[in-house]
Amino acid sequence: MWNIARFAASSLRRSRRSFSSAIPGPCIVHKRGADILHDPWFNKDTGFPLTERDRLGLRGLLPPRVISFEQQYARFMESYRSLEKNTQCQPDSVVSLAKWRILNRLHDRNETLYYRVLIDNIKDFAPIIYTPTVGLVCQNYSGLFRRPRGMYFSAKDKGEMMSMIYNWPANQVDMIVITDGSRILGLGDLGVQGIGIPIGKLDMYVAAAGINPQRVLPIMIDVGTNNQKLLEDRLYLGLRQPRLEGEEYLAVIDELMEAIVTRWPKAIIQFEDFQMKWAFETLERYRRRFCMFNDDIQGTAGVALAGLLGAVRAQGRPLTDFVNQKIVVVGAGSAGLGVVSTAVQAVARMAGKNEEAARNQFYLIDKDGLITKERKNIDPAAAPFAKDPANTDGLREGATLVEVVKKIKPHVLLGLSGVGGIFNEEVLKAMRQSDSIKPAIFAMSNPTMKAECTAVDAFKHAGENIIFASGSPFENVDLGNGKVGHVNQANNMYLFPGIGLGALLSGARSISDGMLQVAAECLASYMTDEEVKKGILYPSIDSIRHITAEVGAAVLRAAVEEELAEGHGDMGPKELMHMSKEETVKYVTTNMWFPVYIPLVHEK
Ligand SMILES: NC(=O)c1ccc[n+]([C@@H]2O[C@H](COP(=O)([O-])OP(=O)(O)OC[C@H]3O[C@@H](n4cnc5c(N)ncnc54)[C@H](O)[C@@H]3O)[C@@H](O)[C@H]2O)c1
Ligand SMILES: O=C(O)C[C@H](O)C(=O)O
Ligand SMILES: [Mg+2]
Repeated sequence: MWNIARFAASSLRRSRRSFSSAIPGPCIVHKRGADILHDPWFNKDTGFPLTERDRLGLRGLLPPRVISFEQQYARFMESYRSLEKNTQCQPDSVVSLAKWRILNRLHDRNETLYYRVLIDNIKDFAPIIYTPTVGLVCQNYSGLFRRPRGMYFSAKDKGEMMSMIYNWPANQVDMIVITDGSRILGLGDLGVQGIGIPIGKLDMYVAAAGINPQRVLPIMIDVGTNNQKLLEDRLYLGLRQPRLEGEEYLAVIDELMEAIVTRWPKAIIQFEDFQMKWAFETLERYRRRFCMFNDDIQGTAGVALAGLLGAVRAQGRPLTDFVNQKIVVVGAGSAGLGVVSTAVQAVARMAGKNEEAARNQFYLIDKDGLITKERKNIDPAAAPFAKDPANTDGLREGATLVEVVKKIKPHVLLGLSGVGGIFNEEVLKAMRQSDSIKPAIFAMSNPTMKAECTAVDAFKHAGENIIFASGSPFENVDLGNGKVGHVNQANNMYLFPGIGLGALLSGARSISDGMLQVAAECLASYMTDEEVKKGILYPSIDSIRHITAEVGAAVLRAAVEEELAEGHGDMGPKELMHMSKEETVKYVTTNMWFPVYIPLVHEK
């Protein structure tokens, strides 16, 4: 049964944290009757009060009894819990997809209720609407497809995008996440089916950053796929052609970017899950012209840096000791290279060294092993981090992961390889010889089956004193005798919502390195020493709105300081500049949307 007292108490807790803003004024709608019921932005289902039913021409279109928001919420949660109960014996993938379906149906029908259940139950629902289940949804998207969500542009739309963009029904768009589907999590090229990722990321924007769901836009730019299985799948919904390459590819993305900023010049654009070559190239091409960032390169780097600094604190050492940590990064793609270059910059800043000297403590491994300057055809993006053979303790070019770990005895082993289980028993056991009293193991690849190791294996083989983090969630590990191995989720979800929110509310012209750096520092300093000593490096996902507000405020202040802020709404750059730190956090939190039913008023 629904417990009103519990509901009231949880709302109160939220309002104390100033997440529930006062009930906003009425909302003007330009439709009536059945059109309202079929519009998830405005639909309240049986929750329309009688006066509103009269005003909007809904009388007779709904059963007579008015059901309160709390009752609707309880009803949904009851069906969700009974689905959980009834599917207990079924395979994980079947259960996860069933849970995704029930949430997706609500999303399609009534967004206010959907986001309220999502925000209140984020710990349970994030693994469904975000990683890992979103990966499974993308893999099965063409079969699961019922209704479109977001916009789909394709190589066939060349020359049309500027007019197509006006087909989107919302006049204001604040946040856009765009993918070309070429590297979906660690699942490879999923073509048009990758649209699930922008949808999941934007759900996190609504839940964590309080972006109004009427102002978010997931975009798929379909330039073809090189996934032969999809090309041969009769249900596949994307273009049946190989991916565009070179100038042809860039011309399509250029056209889309121009179309977006022509209609919504102030929208923040997040690039997500582009294969490495285009991830770096598009970031360089657009980051000074548009207010955009690449989450896999830049968001991940900040989250990893916060974790690396946490690992130093967990050893009871001063932060400055970061400059002495030996760090092995496995995976030299968009994420791994983003992490290494950001961490190198941090070491250089802290130690007052140049970047070349700061690179010494990092060891980068890709599918061909340790990357050294002897590597033939080295990727230009990885070249600066290639080891000088004179400086590898005798390790040869292409040395294997286990060879590197045995020889270097790193403080941190961090995986962004997309290869499940690559931190095998031998590698994990070798981490027992680490020079750290609390070796850190970050298995950051997604989804769960691509994690470099499981949490259980990490604690079992590398020892109980390790610090563990994974990109997708794992349960904490029972170590026996009442001891628990804490599992952190090192996922860019702790930063991208705050980066986007801070950029939006400052009206930033572009997203600078300085803005990204303060975001990482804010996350790094969020946990207390006591928590960090227990191996807790990141906040619980239950506090994601809180950390996002803090990160958002830090990013906003950095934009102001760097004179990139042009203001947002009534708040001009001067007003932003005069806000104290506390006032900025308050400004950010009061601008977060919170799902409550608001009165609807019809206007022609
Ligand atoms: N936790 C997070 O927040 C987060 C953020 C971004 C990416 N990721 C995950 O990181 C993974 C990689 O993403 P990416 O964008 O860098 O991909 P990518 O394809 O650009 O790079 C993958 C890298 O892994 C290397 N690799 C492949 N097989 C290997 C092996 N056997 N041994 C060592 N290295 C190997 C490749 O050579 C390449 O350098 C994905 O699984 C993605 O889901 C996680
Ligand atoms: O999507 C995620 O969960 C994190 C990251 O952006 C990824 O590509 O794996
Ligand atoms: Mg990603």
